[in-house]
Amino acid sequence: SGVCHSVPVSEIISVREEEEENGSRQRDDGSWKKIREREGKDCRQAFTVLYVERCRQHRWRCAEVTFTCSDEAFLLLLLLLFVSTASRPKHLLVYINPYGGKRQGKRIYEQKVAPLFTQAGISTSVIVTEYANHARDHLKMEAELKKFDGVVCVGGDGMFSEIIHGLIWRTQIDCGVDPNSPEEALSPCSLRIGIIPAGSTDCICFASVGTNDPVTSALHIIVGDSQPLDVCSVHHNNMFLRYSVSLLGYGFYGDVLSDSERKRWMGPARYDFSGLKMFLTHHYYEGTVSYLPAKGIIGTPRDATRCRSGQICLFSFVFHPESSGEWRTIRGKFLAINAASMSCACPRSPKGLSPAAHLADGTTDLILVRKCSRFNFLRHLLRHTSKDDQFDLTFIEVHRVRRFRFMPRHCQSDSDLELDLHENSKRQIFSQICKDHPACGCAPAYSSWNCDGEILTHTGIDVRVHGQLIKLFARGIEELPVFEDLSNPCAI
Ligand SMILES: Nc1ncnc2c1ncn2[C@@H]1O[C@H](COP(=O)(O)OP(=O)(O)OP(=O)(O)O)[C@@H](O)[C@H]1O
Ligand SMILES: CCCCCCCCCCCCC/C=C/[C@@H](O)[C@H](CO)NC(C)=O
Ligand SMILES: [Ca+2]
Repeated sequence: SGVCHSVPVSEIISVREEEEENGSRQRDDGSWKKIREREGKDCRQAFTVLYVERCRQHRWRCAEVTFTCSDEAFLLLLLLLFVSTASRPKHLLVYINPYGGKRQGKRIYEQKVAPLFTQAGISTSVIVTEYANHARDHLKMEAELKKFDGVVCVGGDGMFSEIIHGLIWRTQIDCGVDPNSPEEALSPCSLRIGIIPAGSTDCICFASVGTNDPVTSALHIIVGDSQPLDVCSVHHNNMFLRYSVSLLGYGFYGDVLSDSERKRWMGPARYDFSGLKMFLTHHYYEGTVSYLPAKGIIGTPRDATRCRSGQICLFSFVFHPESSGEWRTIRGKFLAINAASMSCACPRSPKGLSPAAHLADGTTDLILVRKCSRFNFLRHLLRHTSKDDQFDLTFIEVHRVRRFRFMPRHCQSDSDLELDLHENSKRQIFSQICKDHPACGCAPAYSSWNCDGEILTHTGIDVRVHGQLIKLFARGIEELPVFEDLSNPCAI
């Protein structure tokens, strides 16, 4: 009575009619499309709107409010909703990894997500995976994609990687593109992907939504958000290896991943354990990095701008398509070589590996950490968790690139001297290293690449960014209001 409340139509989840006769309220079947038949001219319609409410730290929750209006106005609202929700998904294909993160994927989906989908009138086909690569292969070969408006991934970054490998591969085969050729332009995937975070790092969800919260992600899917995403293709000698959307890391992050894979039983804590171990081990690796700088783009990896919803990255890609330029080459000893195609923000590092990287600008930030003391490397690492610039150190350089290559020093040619080295040549390489560094005794010549949390089987790689190849049910990170309402009950 007299209280004013406005809700953007684009953020309405569902509308339910209310019966007010005899003071009692009755639900209809939950579908906002159903129009109540009424007799009489001056009837007023009471209806309850379920809508998105913003909470602290980019989290979204469902809230409801009841309005009354004339029948005509109600009909107009339904019409408006029908028109403005055309981009919302109606049928979704859901894959759940029951073993990701803390093994809560199935419970999270059933308790927090499925009821919201039902309320929003979304139908689903749910597949609980039975083995690694089940979702990838199902998408590649079996899934009837025409029946769906999107794919939902319940799991972590590794599970998301399976989904994009299945979808991208299937799209290229359907469009007649050869995925093994690093020179071919890949065809973009039309189905959007939703991520319900249930993994250990959940970096892709965190960096594209601003939080790793299953309810928030479900609501972004329901309102039909769309966020394009860059994808790197990784090749070795014209042979396709993998796609990457977050981190491609050699040296420190490769070693952390290799070590942590043997400790999966520890759950998410395995990354902390292996991180500390690899920090103490302090291995460096020799090799040559060549890269093609991104020309004509807005922003650099060192500026203060951040990838925010509806800002720079969308139009920077559109107006500055892939440009040719001069390749540059750097030879050296590196503790880490990282390529971040997005910020890689995650709960462990809320600003990420490359805080100014963009989700969809067609570039990746190549971060080179040259050999330095343990103390200096620690300074660099600690700056991921503070306001200080982690690139403002003499042994770090960072370049925004469209393409790069890496060749480890001991590869005599760009042929097959890779992880499957013969013992003999291994010994020669080790003795060479140990002559150079008597103190280390047994430093390995090679690290391995961490590609979105998966280990690559080759060390010599050719990486190319494909701008906006896939789309997420997300909208990028929204600018936070200057003063967040701390009294908001859903802020806890
Ligand atoms: N049913 C299954 N059994 C065993 N492994 C599976 C199954 N389904 C998926 N996987 C694999 O589990 C791996 C890890 O899954 P996921 O990414 O969901 O969790 P995580 O590794 O804990 O999280 P993060 O990747 O965010 O660090 C993935 O590489 C995926 O291929
Ligand atoms: C000694 C203090 C150390 C603090 C170091 C904080 C740096 C954390 C940076 C984490 C970046 C994670 C990038 C995400 C990569 C994902 O693709 C991958 C798969 O989930 N995760 C990992 C851990 O490799
Ligand atoms: Ca990018």
